[in-house]
Amino acid sequence: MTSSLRLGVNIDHVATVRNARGGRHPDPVRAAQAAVAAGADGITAHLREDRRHIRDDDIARLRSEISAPLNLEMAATSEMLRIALQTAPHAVCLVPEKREERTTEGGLDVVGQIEQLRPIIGELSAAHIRVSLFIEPSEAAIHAAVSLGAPVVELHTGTWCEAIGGISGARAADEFERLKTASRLGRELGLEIHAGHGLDYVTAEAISALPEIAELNIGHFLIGEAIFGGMDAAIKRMQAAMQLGRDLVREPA
Ligand SMILES: CC(=O)[C@@H](O)[C@H](O)COP(=O)(O)O
Ligand SMILES: NCC(=O)COP(=O)(O)O
Repeated sequence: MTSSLRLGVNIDHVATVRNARGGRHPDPVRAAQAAVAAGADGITAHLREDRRHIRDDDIARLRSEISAPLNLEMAATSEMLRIALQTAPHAVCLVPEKREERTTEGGLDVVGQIEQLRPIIGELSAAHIRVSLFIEPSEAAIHAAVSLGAPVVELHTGTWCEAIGGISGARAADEFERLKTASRLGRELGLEIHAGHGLDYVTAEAISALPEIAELNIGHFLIGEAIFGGMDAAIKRMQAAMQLGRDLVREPA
């Protein structure tokens, strides 16, 4: 993989296709194994409260059948905490959920929910599960993550990706500046910085040019690409895009 930049492949939407017919095909675990064989550094799966795609059995099988680290995305609830402690994945990423949302719409309200989050983070950390907080790229969220003792944050890139696709270049530039500022501040304060949501080949290359970012989690676009050209080709092309971006990083003199 690229120099100190990992690719986590989110296989949620293989389960979306599977659930369309209520059967077992396509199997998200088989997709995860193919992603790892293609060079993915980890697998991410979002066990939503409504189980619209990934289901409990998928998480159990991913935990036992894949060789790469499993990053379980989940809401900060007692039900999900119980499942995480029972499953013991490599990592948990706490994400916000609204039942009516089509997909994740933003970062966790780490500032407003700091007291609700603290005990959940404590229990996960005590179980030696690496905790990541899915947050907006804001200075306030970075400081809240540090005060909560989470070692990792994943910066929400969805707003920037949408802006890139829009007509306002200025909004996209502003959003990228937020990501740049948040990643620099987070690294200065000792956090490991990840990024994800809505990334494609173009935006993955661009975000990889931020040297503080250690991991990208990419799902929907990659699974879509795999439909046309296969998982191996999609992942190899994504890794090439990430490497192009990372090569722009000028090593400190
Ligand atoms: C947290 C995040 O950005 C993604 O993992 C996203 O949640 C994928 O799951 P959905 O497509 O169900 O939102
Ligand atoms: N946390 C981001 C993730 O896992 C994948 O998001 P997306 O690429 O499916 O939008």
